[in-house]
Amino acid sequence: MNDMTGTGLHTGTTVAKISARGVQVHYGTTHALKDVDVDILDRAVTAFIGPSGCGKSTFLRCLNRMNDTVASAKVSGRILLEGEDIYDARVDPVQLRAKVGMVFQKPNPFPKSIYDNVAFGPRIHGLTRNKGELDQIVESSLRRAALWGEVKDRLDSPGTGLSGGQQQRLCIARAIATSPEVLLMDEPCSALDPIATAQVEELIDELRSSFSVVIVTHSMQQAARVSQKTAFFHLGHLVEYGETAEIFTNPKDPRTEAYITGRIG
Ligand SMILES: Nc1ncnc2c1ncn2[C@@H]1O[C@H](COP(=O)(O)OP(=O)(O)OP(=O)(O)O)[C@@H](O)[C@H]1O
Repeated sequence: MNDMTGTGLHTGTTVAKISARGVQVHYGTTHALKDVDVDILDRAVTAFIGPSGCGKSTFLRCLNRMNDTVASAKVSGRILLEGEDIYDARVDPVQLRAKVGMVFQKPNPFPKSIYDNVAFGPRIHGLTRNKGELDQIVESSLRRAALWGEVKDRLDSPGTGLSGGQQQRLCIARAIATSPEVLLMDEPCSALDPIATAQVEELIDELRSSFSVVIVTHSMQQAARVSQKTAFFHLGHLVEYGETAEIFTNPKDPRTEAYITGRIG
């Protein structure tokens, strides 16, 4: 039984970090997302899966108002982060994105040093009082992103000089440096080789001890490996949402079954 009152939405013994109700997205005349309801749990990985164009990225981008940057996008419905409506006029999207961080498909480090990439968010949000505190955040973020050992002796080198997998871990370090509550990842491994993919997947598993992680993936194997919850989207509908093991072994909806058995995709 759901309870939309208080600071979070209670779902049995667990508390939703994000609660979406009746979310619709139009891009001009394209109705990309249709009446999506979902509760995303804290300290768990949620995977969004589904065929190309089904609305996974659109919904992910609703969760930190990235669709605000798309002129034709119109979002309606409610999305609560710990009970607070993120589309409320009083919410500053820049502050919101510090709380709901994002990692993109293609690693996109800034053309700055490794240190400055990670220090960027804490600096613009004024999270530190002095250089010592900033150094600490940079080090701890790089450690948590499992990159510190590889870069600690070249923090002044450009982030763009790292390998693809290292760049993606740098982007994860940059995203977690502002101590977000939620980390959104849009196909974070699609540009990586299998070794770098395995490293990022391992990292995702570690990050869920501190954050709510939401990942869009085209790989059902990846969803099965990294997530506890899975949401299956089809033609703009959230068709089925539940425990990952349940979705992959005992799907309730024939469309989910058709997708996971490779009959649609
Ligand atoms: N900026 C945009 N302008 C217009 N239409 C868009 C835009 N972004 C997405 N769409 C449309 O919205 C629908 C959902 O797209 P979305 O990218 O969310 O799907 P997806 O499931 O993430 O797809 P993929 O797996 O291919 O990345 C599609 O019909 C797409 O063409």
